[in-house]
Amino acid sequence: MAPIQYIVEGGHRLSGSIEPAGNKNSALPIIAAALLTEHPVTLQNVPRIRDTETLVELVRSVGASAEWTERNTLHIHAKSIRAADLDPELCVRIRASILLAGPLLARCGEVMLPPPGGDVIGRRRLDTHVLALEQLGAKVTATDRLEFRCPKLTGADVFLDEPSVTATENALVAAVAADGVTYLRNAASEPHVQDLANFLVALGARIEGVGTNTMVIHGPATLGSATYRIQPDHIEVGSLIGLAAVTRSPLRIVRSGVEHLRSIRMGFERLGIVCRVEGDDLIVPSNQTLKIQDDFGGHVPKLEDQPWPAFPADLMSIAIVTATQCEGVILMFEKMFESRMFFVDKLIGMGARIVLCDPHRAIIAGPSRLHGATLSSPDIRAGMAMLLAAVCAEGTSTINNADQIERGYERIDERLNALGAKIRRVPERKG
Ligand SMILES: CC(=O)N[C@H]1[C@@H](OP(=O)(O)OP(=O)(O)OC[C@H]2O[C@@H](n3ccc(=O)[nH]c3=O)[C@H](O)[C@@H]2O)O[C@H](CO)[C@@H](O)[C@@H]1O
Ligand SMILES: C=C(OP(=O)(O)O)C(=O)O
Repeated sequence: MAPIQYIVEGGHRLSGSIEPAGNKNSALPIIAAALLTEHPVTLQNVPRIRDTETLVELVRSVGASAEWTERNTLHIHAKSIRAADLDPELCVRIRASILLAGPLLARCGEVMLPPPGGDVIGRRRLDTHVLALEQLGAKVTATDRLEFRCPKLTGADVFLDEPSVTATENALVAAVAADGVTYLRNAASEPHVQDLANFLVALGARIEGVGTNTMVIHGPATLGSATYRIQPDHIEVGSLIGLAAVTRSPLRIVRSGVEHLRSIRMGFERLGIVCRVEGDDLIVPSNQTLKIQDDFGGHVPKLEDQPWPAFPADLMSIAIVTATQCEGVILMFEKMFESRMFFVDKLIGMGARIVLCDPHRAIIAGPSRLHGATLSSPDIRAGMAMLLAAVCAEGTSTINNADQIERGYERIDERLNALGAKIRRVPERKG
């Protein structure tokens, strides 16, 4: 398939209502966890993006049936499955292929996983996955692939060496099938981890402490079938807040899942962007001050990411672009990934005033007028951040490798064009 290019005519105001897609990072572990039950599962509000399509192919490759019955409804039936060698080419396309470890180990007693892929945003360790599954009784061998074997998973008091999102998800799924009680401590608690836990409960699992950093799982569960709706994507909501702010546009983000937006709203408030809640809708008015809030005493403020419930790492790139349009100075501190900030070079090329202090910290002095440029999307979120920059810049920008954006955002060109953006999606031209 030819790579995709976005040609963006900047400088247009947007307005209207938009609904966020289902959470990509919920859909992926939930699709994988559907392999845990022999009974049929119906998933609604599944984002139809490259990552979910790839995982669906992987799920089919182990013998489950997986059919899209509507655009965003996926029916999975894993009546009988095999932990066959998974296709390395499919696994390397997505980080989420590692999420097959827990369910396949539980159902088949073994799994051989080629290395996962995903965004290249720094070293992405798998140690926490291995350590957690070992504590539940798995024997793990690492060669050019990871081999997990365990005829019988056993509940244990597991302490994760860091609150890794996907490792928590693998351990949670394995613990549901394990014999006895599992304590999962130092667990991640992101909205997508909660979504997965709620799906497992809908299948019949018993899990306490959902949304906290200690979950208690009473296994083994007798699992049935379920129809489950994926929650809205809080990262997409944050991206839309940034988009409204940089284009000074009024947006209503409908069915936005406001219960999970607190730290995100606080982060944007530091940039002088205040949203209003109406029911489950989030309103971003156009008359924002866009004035960065200094710390007490006039000191330079800082916005940093941390595991949930703090400001999410996946919104740092969006926050950086947004800050270029705000008045004042702010330090952006990306604590979790080593290579996520390098894309700021491209923003500097568009006219942004940014000093990249080191791989984790950047100082942004705004506002600056951005002008169109030729860009290339290195990862999902930097790509989306570049799209925001292009939509608010003067002139036309070209974003190559827009496939990366489409790994995470469904039909984003069509949906933003419906609000008044001017984005053309075309096959990438060489040269
Ligand atoms: C498919 C999926 O769900 N991907 C998400 C998942 O990836 P993933 O599960 O791969 O990310 P992890 O939570 O394992 O870790 C992310 C990075 O943060 C570091 N780290 C983690 C915890 C901590 O307390 N301190 C720390 O520095 C890790 O070493 C790693 O470099 O979670 C990430 C962090 O929210 C998100 O960016 C990804 O979008
Ligand atoms: C980093 C991300 O995804 P993945 O972990 O799937 O690469 C992301 O969603 O921003």
